[in-house]
Amino acid sequence: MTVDLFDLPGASSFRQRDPVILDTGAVLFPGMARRESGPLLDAARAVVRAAPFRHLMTPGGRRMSVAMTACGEWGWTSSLDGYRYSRTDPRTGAPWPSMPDLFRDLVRRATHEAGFAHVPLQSGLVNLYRPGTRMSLHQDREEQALDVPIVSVSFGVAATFLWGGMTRGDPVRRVRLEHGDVLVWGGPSRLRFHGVAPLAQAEHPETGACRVNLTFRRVTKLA
Ligand SMILES: O=C(O)CCC(=O)C(=O)O
Ligand SMILES: [Fe+2]
Repeated sequence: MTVDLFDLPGASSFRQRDPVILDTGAVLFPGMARRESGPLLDAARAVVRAAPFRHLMTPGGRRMSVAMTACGEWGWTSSLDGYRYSRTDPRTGAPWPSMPDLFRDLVRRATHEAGFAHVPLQSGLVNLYRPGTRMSLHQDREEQALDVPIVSVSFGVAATFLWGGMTRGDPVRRVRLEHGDVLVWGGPSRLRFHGVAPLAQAEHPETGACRVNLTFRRVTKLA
């Protein structure tokens, strides 16, 4: 007799579903990070203890509704002076916390399963969404390594990810991102517009009313 682990009560929610291709170079891995969500979220909390969440200002003078921090060699920041990457936390002048090994392992796995050779491990952004928090449509283009994909991991309350085109006015698809989902976009999709719709009021056992997103990028040109 064979025992299918996924038939055991309580385990079915850990079944990882098939990847979903959104566009050439863009693939969603439903539930890829779900089994390890506890340790991954603990690692994110350790990053936040060392470099607390903050609401950055946009160059246009608006306070971003998402709370952010970073780990790894480079952290993305925004201020009235513009968007930029910094090797240190502008709040303290100290280097960003190092990128947890668990993050690195997951990013390597997702990058390779999506079919990309170069793994984005220089910058790990941590985004915190509360009910109503949103991120407007944008491109990730402050990086010099546009030939390396982005890896994005979602935990907690499900979000509606806005998947646009190559110009701001292109049609936008709404993609539901759930706890443990991993999205990779690179190649011809690397500069697609994307964003997050206002987070719904909901509860998740691991994050309460919040959604936590981890976004990984390479910042400097490949040698
Ligand atoms: O929270 C997300 O899913 C997207 C985050 C994002 O696009 C960014 O940080 O640039
Ligand atoms: Fe982005």
